[in-house]
Amino acid sequence: MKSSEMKNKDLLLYAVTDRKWLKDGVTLADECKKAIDGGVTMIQLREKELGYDDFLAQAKELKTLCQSRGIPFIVNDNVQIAIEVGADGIHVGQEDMHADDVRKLAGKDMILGVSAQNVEEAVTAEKNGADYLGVGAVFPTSSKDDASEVDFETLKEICQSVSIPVVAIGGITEDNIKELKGSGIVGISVISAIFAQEDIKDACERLCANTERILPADSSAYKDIKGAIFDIDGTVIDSMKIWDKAGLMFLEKHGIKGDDDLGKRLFAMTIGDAGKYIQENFLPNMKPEEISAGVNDVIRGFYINDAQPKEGMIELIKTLKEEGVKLTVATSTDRDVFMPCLERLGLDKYFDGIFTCTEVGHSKAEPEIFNQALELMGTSPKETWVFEDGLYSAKTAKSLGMKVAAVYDETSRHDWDEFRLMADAIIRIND
Ligand SMILES: Cc1ncc(COP(=O)(O)OP(=O)(O)O)c(N)n1
Ligand SMILES: Cc1nc(C(=O)O)sc1CCOP(=O)(O)O
Ligand SMILES: [Mg+2]
Repeated sequence: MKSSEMKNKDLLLYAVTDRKWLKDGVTLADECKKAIDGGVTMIQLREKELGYDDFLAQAKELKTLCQSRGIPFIVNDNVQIAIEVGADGIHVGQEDMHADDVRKLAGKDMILGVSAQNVEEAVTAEKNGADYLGVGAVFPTSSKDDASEVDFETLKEICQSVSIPVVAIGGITEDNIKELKGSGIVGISVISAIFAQEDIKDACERLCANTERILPADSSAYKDIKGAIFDIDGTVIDSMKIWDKAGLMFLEKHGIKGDDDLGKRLFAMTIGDAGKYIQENFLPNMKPEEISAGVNDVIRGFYINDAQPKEGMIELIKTLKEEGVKLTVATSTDRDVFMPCLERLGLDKYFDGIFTCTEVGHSKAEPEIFNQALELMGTSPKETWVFEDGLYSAKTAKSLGMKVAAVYDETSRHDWDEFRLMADAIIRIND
């Protein structure tokens, strides 16, 4: 991977190796495979005890592994070996070769990571060509003897002072990672919370999910963005649950208590079919159309009075607008249902155009709605991002050459593993 191709998402869970944790009869490559299976997005070979030849051999092996699994491979400290094995990147600290010298030697395409402990080092590293920063130690660590602690405020200040992505490192565990929320980091870098664990794949899955949960929906992740197409339900508005519950809430109004299973069954039906089902099973004296209209009223009432934005989305929309990005909506929900909510939240004024599947006459499994949004914005697919919580819609957007920010929603959690891998960025806040 070239440095220009690296996305923030590649830094989400960055594993740094340490063979002192190897279990009997297990190789570093075996452990790295488990880590990649668990969702590690980048690997750095950091083996302070290995001599040149062994380090080189290990680097060749891990380079091949990472390449075959589609994740970047970074070499710690040793620029010569990074170049020799064709690593994707090199990571150097303040005591190592200077970043500008590394850049000269390694060329513009190699990913260059630099350690920084304060704003001055961070700004200088960026000026000298760093592609990302490793900042730590954010917690006490026994994996690096000479690590000095960096407090939360300094970490935050560093993130605000540079335009390159920052990963936190040092003593991070699946529990304390939540303390880094709001710092501005794009990911974490970890040794012992991965390689010292009994079940490495399992540990990585939890670290990934917990890291996704603390990342902001901020605009810095969307490189070269000129246009943005927002889905509404489950993306901008936390409204998916009402579609699940509306049938049950309607029945409750009529004194009938249904269970979760009934809610799920009704959710899978059209409103018309739900009306028929409720009549046949619960309200024989009411017409199906009346029931459907009643269920619809429950949904509309929720949008008018109660529906709330997903965390960070209002701020994201406002920032993109301020940055001059063209904004549109593409949604499967009918205009008269969601517009009262957008208006109540003061969001309607930010969009240059609003497209609904009903009005376009095609679902989001087809390209028409996205093409119409692109045409209105006058942006090309590759400079346009689609913000979506639905995997099938995201696949259509991808097939048109647009970038996708996957927004986590509880309702589509079963698709998340596939969705997060295909997406160019991830938004998963406080699920
Ligand atoms: C991602 C990441 N961040 C920081 C470091 C530390 O690098 P450095 O300061 O050069 O210390 P050593 O790792 O060489 O002991 C890192 N390796 N990776
Ligand atoms: C390699 C490294 N660099 C650090 C820094 O502060 O720059 S802390 C560190 C060790 C990280 O290991 P663990 O996740 O086990 O604490
Ligand atoms: Mg170093």
